[in-house]
Amino acid sequence: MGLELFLDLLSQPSRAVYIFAKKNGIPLELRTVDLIKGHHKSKEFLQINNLGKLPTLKDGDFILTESSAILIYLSCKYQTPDHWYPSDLQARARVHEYLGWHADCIRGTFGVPWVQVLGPLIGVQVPAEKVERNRTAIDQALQWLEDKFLGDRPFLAGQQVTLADLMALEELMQPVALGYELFEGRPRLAAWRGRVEAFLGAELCQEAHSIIFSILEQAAKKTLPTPSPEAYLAMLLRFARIP
Ligand SMILES: N[C@@H](CCC(=O)N[C@@H](CS)C(=O)NCC(=O)O)C(=O)O
Repeated sequence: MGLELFLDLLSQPSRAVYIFAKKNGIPLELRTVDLIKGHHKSKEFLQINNLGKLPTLKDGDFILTESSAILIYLSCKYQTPDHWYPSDLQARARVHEYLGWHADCIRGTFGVPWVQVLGPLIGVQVPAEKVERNRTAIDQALQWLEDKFLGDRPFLAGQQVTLADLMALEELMQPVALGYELFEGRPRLAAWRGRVEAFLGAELCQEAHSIIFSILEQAAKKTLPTPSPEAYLAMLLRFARIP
């Protein structure tokens, strides 16, 4: 059996790995694990990854979690073009610098608006002041992203697309799909998004993002499955981390 990727395209880090594999022609057997239905907490999946998180990669007996680790593993195993994960020491360090910051400041902040969409399906409203605080945290993170990482460069870690751009794009697309105008009034960041998407290609972006763009529509039509208590609890815990 070839490499298996357990994912759900609703998940930002899952999409980063999916896009990377597709763009680089890496043959992965895709195993969808439905987050809304709580399948990531099923006995079967917990035997593969006892953290119950997506994405998860299985290469024979070797199981790897954490999207950034998976992306690095795949870039090295398949020797993808050097720009993704540069062999130059300092260029590579820039990618890691971003990934570390991303885990601290981007991840956990940009996915929170989803609680607002899924909450009402099980009769829970997110308090307005929490939504407001999250909005402030998003604005602050975008400012740092623009000032510290993008600066006057075309991409977040230098002159070419790297794993950093992919991870960032996928996290930012999550609130964008819910109608947050993240790029409005941020021309440098909007131009960066345009460059990354142009590099990836419209078709691949559309394929990876169509599921998140259909969520609002489904929520309005009430055709989304009711989230499982486990899935919802995990989201609430993430939301609770926002001060
Ligand atoms: N840092 C991890 C985050 C993984 C993660 O939190 N994935 C979410 C989906 S976006 C998940 O599986 N959540 C389920 C849960 O927390 O119960 C990565 O980058 O892979």
